[in-house]
Amino acid sequence: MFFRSIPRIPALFRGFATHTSPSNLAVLHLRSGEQFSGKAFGASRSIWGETVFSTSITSYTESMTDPSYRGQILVFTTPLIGNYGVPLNRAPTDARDVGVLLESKKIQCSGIVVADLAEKYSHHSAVESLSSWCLRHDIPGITGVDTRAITTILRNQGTTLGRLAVGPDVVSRAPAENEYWDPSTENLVDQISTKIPYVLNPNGDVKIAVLDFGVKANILRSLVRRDAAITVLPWNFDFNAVRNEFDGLFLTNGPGDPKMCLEAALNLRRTLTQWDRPVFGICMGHQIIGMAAGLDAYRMTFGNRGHNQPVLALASSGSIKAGRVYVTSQNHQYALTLSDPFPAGWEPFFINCNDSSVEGIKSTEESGKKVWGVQFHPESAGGPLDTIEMFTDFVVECRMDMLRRSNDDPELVPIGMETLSSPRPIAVAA
Ligand SMILES: NC(=O)CC[C@H](N)C(=O)O
Repeated sequence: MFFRSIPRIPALFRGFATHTSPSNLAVLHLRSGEQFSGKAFGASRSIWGETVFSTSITSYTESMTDPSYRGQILVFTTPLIGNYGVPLNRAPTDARDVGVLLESKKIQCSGIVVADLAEKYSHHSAVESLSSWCLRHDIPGITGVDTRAITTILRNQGTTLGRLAVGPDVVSRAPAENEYWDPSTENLVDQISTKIPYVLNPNGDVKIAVLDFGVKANILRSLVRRDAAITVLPWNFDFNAVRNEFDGLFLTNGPGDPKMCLEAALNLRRTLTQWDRPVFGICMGHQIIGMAAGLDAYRMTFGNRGHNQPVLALASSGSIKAGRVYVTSQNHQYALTLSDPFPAGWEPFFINCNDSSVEGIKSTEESGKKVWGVQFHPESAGGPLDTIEMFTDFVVECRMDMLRRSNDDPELVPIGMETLSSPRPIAVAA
């Protein structure tokens, strides 16, 4: 009797009918034809994106606000996501304030995919749940799907374009192959980079220019904490016009294909041939340095995203010791091509222990330059702090270089590494 009164449930909705209504159903479509049905949360809006997976266990708040995830549908391989909620994304206001507690002002990925969304959360700094945060930021999510199956597909066939269909769109047909939006065809960096230069910690003792390809806030914090005065410039700003006003140049992380930023690589090529002060780049910044040095960049099959990527140091420099393995935080789809020989004046710095991809390059001792690029994220947020001292290495080099240039200025007193307030490297849970 009772069973006869239940309407027939379309195949797509089976398994969810007991605790969802069609309005909170979601389907993740992959361009390769697979589809996964689950329960919607967050914004009730359908989106397109590039489906990628991250093996990070914690820090969903940091990953989701990392501008490098722009245009991507982020699949978490860790099943339980949301259990510590979301903090207020506002930094305490002081002279060194970078404006936010997380990695940027808003959620940057297009959507998220989790196996088991925690609606109940518990953390002393949490102010809301993951789903209410997504709703406020107009970002949809899907839960109750087999993220192991999705990850296996993405590992085997590579990062795949996707569609997260929510609400009424759930019942419409799967998108045709040519309907999928491909974020790599757009210059995502141009959408996210600052449009006007700004300064942080103006009274810092060493002046560093930061080319902003979509900077993570913890990069800015890591420089400011080491008392650098930083000027953040748009990604395509020609630093050569102002370079002598600065003691060092930093190139940030950023979303999309590095070849969309060839203009920056060409500007940097001129900087590197005409200017001898320290230069450091992270992720996209490292790829730009590599392209300026004459290396090629390629698209990896599924990239590296997670906080547990081991890299082997091939050379010693500052806090980094050749032969040691460092566990690193990563989020990238592209990498520099390993060439043999390496361009003159350059050498490999790190190599990935899992897939042997290039994880870092540096200028050789003989070149007389001080240039480093790393594919991973020493600033963490989230992830291990194994390589955080690379910021100290860079800022100290900028300071030393400044002092060498001002040898006859008695006002300038060297600041040694021991006076810097950087934390001791501690490996935290990956
Ligand atoms: N985190 C980053 O800077 C990523 C760089 C580049 N967008 C890539 O995917 O490889």
